[in-house]
Amino acid sequence: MSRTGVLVVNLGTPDEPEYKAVKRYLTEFLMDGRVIDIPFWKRFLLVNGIIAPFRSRKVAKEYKKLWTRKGSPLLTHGLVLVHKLLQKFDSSPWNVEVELAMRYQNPSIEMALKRLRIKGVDELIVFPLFPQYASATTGSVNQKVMEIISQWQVIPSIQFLNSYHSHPEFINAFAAKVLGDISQHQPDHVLFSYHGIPERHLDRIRNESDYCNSACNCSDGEHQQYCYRSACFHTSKLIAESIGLETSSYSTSFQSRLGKDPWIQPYTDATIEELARNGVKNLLVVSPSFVADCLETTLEIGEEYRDLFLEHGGEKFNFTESLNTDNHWVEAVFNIISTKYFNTEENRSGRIFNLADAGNNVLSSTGSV
Ligand SMILES: C=CC1=C(C)c2cc3[nH]c(cc4nc(cc5[nH]c(cc1n2)c(C)c5CCC(=O)O)C(CCC(=O)O)=C4C)c(C)c3C=C
Ligand SMILES: [Fe+2]
Ligand SMILES: [Fe+2]
Repeated sequence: MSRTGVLVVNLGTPDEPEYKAVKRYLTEFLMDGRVIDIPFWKRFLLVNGIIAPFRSRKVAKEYKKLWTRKGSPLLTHGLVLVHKLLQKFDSSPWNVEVELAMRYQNPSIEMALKRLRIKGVDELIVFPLFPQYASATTGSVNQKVMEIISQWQVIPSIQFLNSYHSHPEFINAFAAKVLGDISQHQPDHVLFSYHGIPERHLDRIRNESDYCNSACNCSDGEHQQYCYRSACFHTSKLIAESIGLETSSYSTSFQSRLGKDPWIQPYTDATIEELARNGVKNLLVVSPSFVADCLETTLEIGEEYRDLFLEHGGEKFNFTESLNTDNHWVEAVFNIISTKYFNTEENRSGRIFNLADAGNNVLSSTGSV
């Protein structure tokens, strides 16, 4: 029986909440051409000359606030998630190993892949902890995995799970959390706030292919999984529908803007001000682009946006905790993987259909589920 490796990947985090480690992290992250997509020399000067030296001090302070005895929440949540997933696969009929990796810093994708190789894995599933596809996140993870594996003698069969923004397991896991918070806090309005990307990144996918074509108005997303904006709107719609939230009772917006270029809109800060001005007193914010709480949720939403809402006349502000290590989420990840890759007619034996066996290119992308 073949052995399958599941590589669970999140974005990254510094090794410690100190200036040097944060600078190392930000430099590696922002020097990625899929994140800051400008010519190399310009990116080099911008990142090494301005962003990393100046931003790292402020960001190190923020990480200090967030850090727990066990380390960065993004990392510790990831490790527990992987541990729980392993337990589930251990009691399944399939022969599966699971490893956590971070796209930037540690545990690195290279080390995690090596560990899977040592464990004798001959088939690989890449599971990004990003429900909506973006070139800057899932695209970058996929590229890194391909770069590393292209150096190996034996190239395993690889399945990239590019997005699960509309998968019922993901939607149900988030919807359950939102429903719990709605019952508890009785908000007037729910704001789904996603991490943004520069508008230019959408232009690039429009130029590349039909992924965000004239039929995609970038805000309903039914068939546009590679249009990040569309996919985010679609996630909001599906969560709202599954808990019976009326269209007028929720909005979608984009946060975490960096730099002066236009990012996809509406912006979360402007939306919060507008909601407060329009008389919303009790707001619940949900962030389904993150499956684990981190700087961008706990501090940006939980502190910055809270203050902003209260300053503009809001009275009650709550934030729905992310899926983190909830058993419901562990179950969802297990089900997403096993129904797609193991529980199919041809794979009843627990074997992924091996494209190499079929004489095709071994690096296959399976798209969204
Ligand atoms: C959820 C998906 C994410 C997308 C899309 C994304 C795009 C993106 N991010 C930056 C710049 C920064 N992001 C930072 C942190 C950060 N971003 C995500 C997720 C997405 N980013 C996560 C999970 C985190 C980690 C937070 C943690 O707690 O460790 C940062 C670092 C923090 C800071 O300086 O504010 C930066 C910088 C860009 C430019 C971008 C799209 C091109
Ligand atoms: Fe980010
Ligand atoms: Fe689009």
